[in-house]
Amino acid sequence: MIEVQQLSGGYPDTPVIQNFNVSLERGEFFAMLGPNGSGKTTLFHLLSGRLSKTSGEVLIAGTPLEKMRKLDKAKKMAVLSQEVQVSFDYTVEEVVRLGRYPHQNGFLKLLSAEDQRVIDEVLNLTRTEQFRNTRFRMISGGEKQRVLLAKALAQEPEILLLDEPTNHLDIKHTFELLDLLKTWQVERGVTVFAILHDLNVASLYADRVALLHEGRFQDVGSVDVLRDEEQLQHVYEVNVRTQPHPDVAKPQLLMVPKPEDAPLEPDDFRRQYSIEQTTGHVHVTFNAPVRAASSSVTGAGIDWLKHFCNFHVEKHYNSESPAEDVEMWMNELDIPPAQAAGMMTAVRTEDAVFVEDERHGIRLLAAVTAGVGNAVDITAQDTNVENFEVGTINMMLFLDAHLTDGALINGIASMTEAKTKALHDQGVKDGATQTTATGTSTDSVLLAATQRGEATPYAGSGTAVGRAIGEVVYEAVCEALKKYDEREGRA
Ligand SMILES: Nc1ncnc2c1ncn2[C@@H]1O[C@H](COP(=O)(O)OP(=O)(O)OP(=O)(O)O)[C@@H](O)[C@H]1O
Repeated sequence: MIEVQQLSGGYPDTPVIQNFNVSLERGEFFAMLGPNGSGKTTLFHLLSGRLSKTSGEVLIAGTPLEKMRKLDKAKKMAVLSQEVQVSFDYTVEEVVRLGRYPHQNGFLKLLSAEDQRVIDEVLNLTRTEQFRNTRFRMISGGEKQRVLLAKALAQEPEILLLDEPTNHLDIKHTFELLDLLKTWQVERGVTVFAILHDLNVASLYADRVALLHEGRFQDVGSVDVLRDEEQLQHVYEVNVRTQPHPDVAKPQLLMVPKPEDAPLEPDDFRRQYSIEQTTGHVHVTFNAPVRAASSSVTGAGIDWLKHFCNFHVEKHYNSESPAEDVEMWMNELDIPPAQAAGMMTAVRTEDAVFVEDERHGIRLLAAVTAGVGNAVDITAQDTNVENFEVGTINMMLFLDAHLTDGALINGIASMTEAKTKALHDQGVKDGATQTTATGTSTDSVLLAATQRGEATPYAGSGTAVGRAIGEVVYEAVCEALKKYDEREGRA
């Protein structure tokens, strides 16, 4: 649909774009990204014909751009640029009507019923209908942007060239406009070429992205281009991290600011937290957020948290909304739920086991409660997970270490292996099958790290961290199981 061959152009003393090649398929959404001054607008103007090239070729559906008649070009291509060019005191509808100009016939260029239908449709789609009779100059920057898009859509073009189309728009209108563009692109096969500054928006909407750097394409490809942290750091000169969007299979970027705080003293891990233990709960509070991965009732997943709670519930506790209950109990204790992970157990919280130690060079704190009334062999076919009794193993482990997300997951696996070994060595059986239990039916696990020092990518048994995790979890679970037996009068 658009073929750019060996294109060069720019300004008299600044060539900017040199020997540029790119090919855009019909119906694709192509986003051009790049830092300030990288040449995006210059390339945009060369493609729209506003700037004359010095050499090379821009072909629109096979025809050289400069050979196209103005009206034919306007039928093929609509341009939404940063400069608002509305010279007269038009109403919004009159501005949008200008978009129909290439389609109007005859000397008088009268508005047909079809023209009016299209105008009404685009006013509706861009949610600018209510300003129809308002003077264009009287509406806000974001509203103007939507009206100018309506004008561009009214052209019913095959190609949309958009320079920062979401400029001035709030989040709601940004996403409404991009959803609208995506629908036009998909349903009508419109080719969209857009300059975007927001890399996360580009990742969500573009089929292909190009990273422009000093007048050249640094990279062109699928949105996976935005997974290359090193390249982004080189082009934008900022510390950037990329991560998957939680709901959509696209990367999203996070900027990393310069560290604010001075590094903590190496020996102060013990001073970083406090422990509260009552008959109702265990509450570990850290002075600063630690990075935690957990399967707890609230605060599950990976997050930065400061509060870690394990609440005691009655043996026959049964609730439709345990997460709401946990948050209510947190609120009663003035613990902000957004900064907390919460577990629950029918085991007495006075029997919680704490281990504060240094293992394999890593300072750590473990907090475990264990009950095995619901002990289950996860590999057994006939186990009875419905048979609820007191029994859950809740494990929290805090490390003075720096674990990547992968290492946190690896560490959770190490914790689970150590727990299962403890159950085996303590002779805990699945009540239904009498085979060795691998856990209970409602266990929770949490692993958190202060993120100080060098990042560790692994936390399996082949690493010092993994071995520290294995040792301390095994000991704490064995100790908690003994306390449970004593409490149940079995010891
Ligand atoms: N009218 C002009 N005359 C001379 N040089 C110009 C002109 N406009 C832009 N330039 C130069 O061309 C280079 C590329 O500018 P361009 O506007 O294409 O960058 P951009 O990627 O669109 O930047 P931004 O993100 O800031 O809009 C810059 O070095 C700029 O100073």
